[in-house]
Amino acid sequence: MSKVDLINQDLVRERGTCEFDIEELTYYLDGDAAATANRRKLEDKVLSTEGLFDKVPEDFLSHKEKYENAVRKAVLFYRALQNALDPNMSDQEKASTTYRSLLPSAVFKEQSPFTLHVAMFIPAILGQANEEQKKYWLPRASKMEIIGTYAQTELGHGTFIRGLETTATYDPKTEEFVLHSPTLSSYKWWPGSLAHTANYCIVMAHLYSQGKSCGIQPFIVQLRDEETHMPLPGIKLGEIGAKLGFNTVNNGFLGFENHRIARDRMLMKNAQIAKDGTFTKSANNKLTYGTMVYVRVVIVNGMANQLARAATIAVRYSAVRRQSELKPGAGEPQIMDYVTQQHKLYIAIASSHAFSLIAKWLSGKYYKVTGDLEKGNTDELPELHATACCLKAVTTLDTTALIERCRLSCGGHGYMLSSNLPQIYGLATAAFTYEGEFTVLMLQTARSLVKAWEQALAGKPLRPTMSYLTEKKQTAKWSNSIDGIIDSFQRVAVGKLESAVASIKKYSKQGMAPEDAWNMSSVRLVAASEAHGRAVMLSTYKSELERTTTSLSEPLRRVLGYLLHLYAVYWTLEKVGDLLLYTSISESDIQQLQDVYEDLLGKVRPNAVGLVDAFDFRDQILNSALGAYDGRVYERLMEEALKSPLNAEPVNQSFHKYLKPFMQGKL
Ligand SMILES: CCC/C=C/C(=O)SCCNC(=O)CCNC(=O)[C@H](O)C(C)(C)COP(=O)([O-])OP(=O)([O-])OC[C@H]1O[C@@H](n2cnc3c(N)ncnc32)[C@H](O)[C@@H]1OP(=O)([O-])[O-]
Ligand SMILES: Cc1cc2nc3c(=O)[nH]c(=O)nc-3n(C[C@H](O)[C@H](O)[C@H](O)COP(=O)(O)OP(=O)(O)OC[C@H]3O[C@@H](n4cnc5c(N)ncnc54)[C@H](O)[C@@H]3O)c2cc1C
Repeated sequence: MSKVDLINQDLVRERGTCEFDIEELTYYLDGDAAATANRRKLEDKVLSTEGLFDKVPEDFLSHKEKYENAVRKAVLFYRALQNALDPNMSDQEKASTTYRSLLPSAVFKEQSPFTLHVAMFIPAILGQANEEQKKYWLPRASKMEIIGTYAQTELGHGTFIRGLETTATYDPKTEEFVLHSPTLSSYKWWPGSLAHTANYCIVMAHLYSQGKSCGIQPFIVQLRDEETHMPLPGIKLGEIGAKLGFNTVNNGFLGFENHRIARDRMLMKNAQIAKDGTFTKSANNKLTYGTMVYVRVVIVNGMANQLARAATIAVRYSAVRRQSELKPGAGEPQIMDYVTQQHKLYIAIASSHAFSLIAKWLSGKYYKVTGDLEKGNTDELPELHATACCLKAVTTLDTTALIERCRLSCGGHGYMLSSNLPQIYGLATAAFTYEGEFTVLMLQTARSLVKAWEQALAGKPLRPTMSYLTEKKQTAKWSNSIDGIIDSFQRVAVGKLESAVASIKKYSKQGMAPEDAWNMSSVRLVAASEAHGRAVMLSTYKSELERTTTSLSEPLRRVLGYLLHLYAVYWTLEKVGDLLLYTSISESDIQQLQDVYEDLLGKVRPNAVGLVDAFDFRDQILNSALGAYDGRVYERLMEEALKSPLNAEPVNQSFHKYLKPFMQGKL
């Protein structure tokens, strides 16, 4: 039998109806053909490593076994990755080669216990350490001679960083800091790798020197002996327990009992402490929060990738699965022929494209502002913070909802862990909370929006992402074009912001304290932030798509155009209530848009499998019985079921112990 014969025939047909060159889209998503080749080469090398894949699926292991197995694989995986990456590559080239690759997903269904080392420990050193500290710590961290994490959150406080209770009190006599956890609620709680993996850690603690508070500062702290791995004296470590996902990430707790560290262990790029305890504060005290801004930017790209993975599984499955009848006697159709199924799935593909372009745009902004910060210019930091907050919040909201929708769209089989959809959901929904909880981040953006509103009223110029606030005060005539839709979303954001500001004023007038008036108006403020986020996302998706597709072939540009259009119309129909309130949209416009939407679903239909194939996830990375390239769904479901340890024996011992005596009335 040839390879083609082994592929499900429905999928073969679907690939035949695709109107564009799938490989061309893969190149576009990666950057160019060379980037695709590099990524594939890297995946080939790393994934051919012996011992990297489980014989017994992770899902059947106990909590402890899962962790131990994950560490075994993490060691093999990172050594293979280090060996596979060309040592002559710059950090930027390495980043672009691994940017769209979900390599770790091939090995860990619930993430690697080294995630925090790469995602936060190294970035925190890069962003918070001075040159001398970087010179010492970065090589050790990059070679993984030490394994680190980022410990900010405490049992009592995650969101409110100023409320953190861990103290670092400077002792000028010994030139040391004394780290202490004064209460149970001050124990660090959540950091990945912290429990049993990491031996070093960035600790965010409240610094006191010369009897005065010097705010929250970062410290690099050795947690465990480098030889024995025993916790150092004065350090209490443990694991926080089983979670909805992330069970192999080894999230831990950490307490200090007057633990002493040397003065040079405070990361001193932004603020410094002199030998005598004199504190020099940073140019902007929010620079200490820089690692979080970086990670929020990175999360948007992570959401694009995870959503693409879920969409690939659900679309391929929907092409293979046949159920019910559309026309009597015509046989069972592929479930993707149901328009409701297309409605569930194609928005996930479009959103992944949108988030991917938005992530690149946001990342460009981040590096521009970081460059400015190096020169002491903090002017654009507030806009970056406000934009990163709402984009991180809205993309995690949508990704969580859409992955769950993909899972539900697979019916019963989507509930199986072997589909991998529950684990992908577990990863995405964690991002809704970590690195700034959704509502909290939305309220940060609202803070900037309210300020911008006041500036607009005072006739002052606004930052680019908010400049529409001055331009869109009048209700525009409705237009069904994409530009018309973007205008209207901006108009909705203006309307919602106006309502929130009016509410704050109303409550203040009634004599409420500003903070209470803010709190009373906060539901409206979050709504205004979401509307702003959606307006920014829509306009950025359109402008970035136009900017980056000029050299693509006509068929590909056409299909990518369908996705943009579908995204815009989908959200118009979702937010029709807001549009009726704040724009001149009419019932007949809505009916017309519904027709346009159905037409777009039909246009995407022949391209759906091609679109998900172009994400170019190899089967190991999808890790799903439902989503493999060959569509052998039922065979794989059975193969996975047979791996259950319960299937190793025909009669389980519980029969003799419990069932039999119970059924015979002896129990
Ligand atoms: C793989 C998984 C890994 C997971 C890891 C984690 O989760 S790690 C743990 C992750 N944990 C979290 O993510 C915790 C989430 N919590 C937080 O980030 C903060 O505590 C807060 C922002 C909610 C409030 O902070 P606060 O009470 O200190 O601030 P405030 O509200 O009083 O505002 C004061 C001013 O500061 C401004 N500003 C604020 N942040 C930034 C910034 N980053 N940059 C620039 N500016 C910023 C703000 O706009 C305002 O400006 P204005 O209006 O005065 O001109
Ligand atoms: C999987 C996972 C991994 C994590 N990894 C790390 C890590 O490696 N390192 C680390 O330091 N931390 C980590 N965290 C912790 C994470 O950053 C925090 O959980 C997160 O910032 C939210 O804080 P919280 O838990 O205190 O939530 P809370 O702030 O207590 O939120 C509870 C509720 O209160 C609401 N709320 C709180 N404040 C306000 C407000 N001002 N206005 C309105 N509503 C409010 C929230 O909206 C939410 O509904 C991780 C968390 C998870 C889930």
